[in-house]
Amino acid sequence: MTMRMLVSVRSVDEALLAARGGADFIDLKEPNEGALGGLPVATIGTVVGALRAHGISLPVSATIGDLPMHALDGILAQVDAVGACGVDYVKVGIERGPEAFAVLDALAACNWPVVPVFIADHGLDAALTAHACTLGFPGLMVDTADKQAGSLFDAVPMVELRAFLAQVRAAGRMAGVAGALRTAHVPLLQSLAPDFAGFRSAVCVGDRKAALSPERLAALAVLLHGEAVEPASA
Ligand SMILES: O=C[C@H](O)COP(=O)(O)O
Repeated sequence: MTMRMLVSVRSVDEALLAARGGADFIDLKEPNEGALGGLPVATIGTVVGALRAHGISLPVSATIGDLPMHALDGILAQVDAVGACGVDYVKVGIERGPEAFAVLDALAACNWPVVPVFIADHGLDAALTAHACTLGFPGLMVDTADKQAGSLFDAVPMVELRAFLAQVRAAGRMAGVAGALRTAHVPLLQSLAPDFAGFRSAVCVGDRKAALSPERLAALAVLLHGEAVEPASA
């Protein structure tokens, strides 16, 4: 199965660029607010509405923001707020540690399609991801928080990434990876073969907080999908 491309965007214009530039998933976040920085819920609703109004039915995910694991009530409240915006998936960052198990249990019991995003700067906790695989989430993802410290492949050995993917596949769920992935990582990604790979840094010129670059997006789409996508304008 072809690896799908998730592109993180912060506005209607960027979402349209990403959709027309070959993205398979539109991921809503505010890069200025951190690795999983959340957009205001009003903006999330506006972007979802604009995509649908343009006849774009691509799946849309949105993050709830970088909330600590001890803030369970806040996490659940934000999941409710983001889920109510009409997104297909609500992404929640999961920091490894003892509190993460209870957070996963609570997320599995809420009424929204949550995708836990395991923050892997200090490696993956196989017991935690195995637990998540028992809870019925539609997909599981890994990502990194510190985008300056290298890529996911610097943080997590390939053997552990393969084990994560095998865990998730055995549970019949989608597996996604992200973490300052660049075009140079595409061969490694193809070897890993996740269901989807997420990008922001690679599709901006310079910092991931900068604007989305249609040219970089088109170049990445060619590498991932093997076909030319015209750089689009919003
Ligand atoms: O969900 C995917 C992330 O937004 C990817 O961002 P990044 O490529 O800067 O790590």
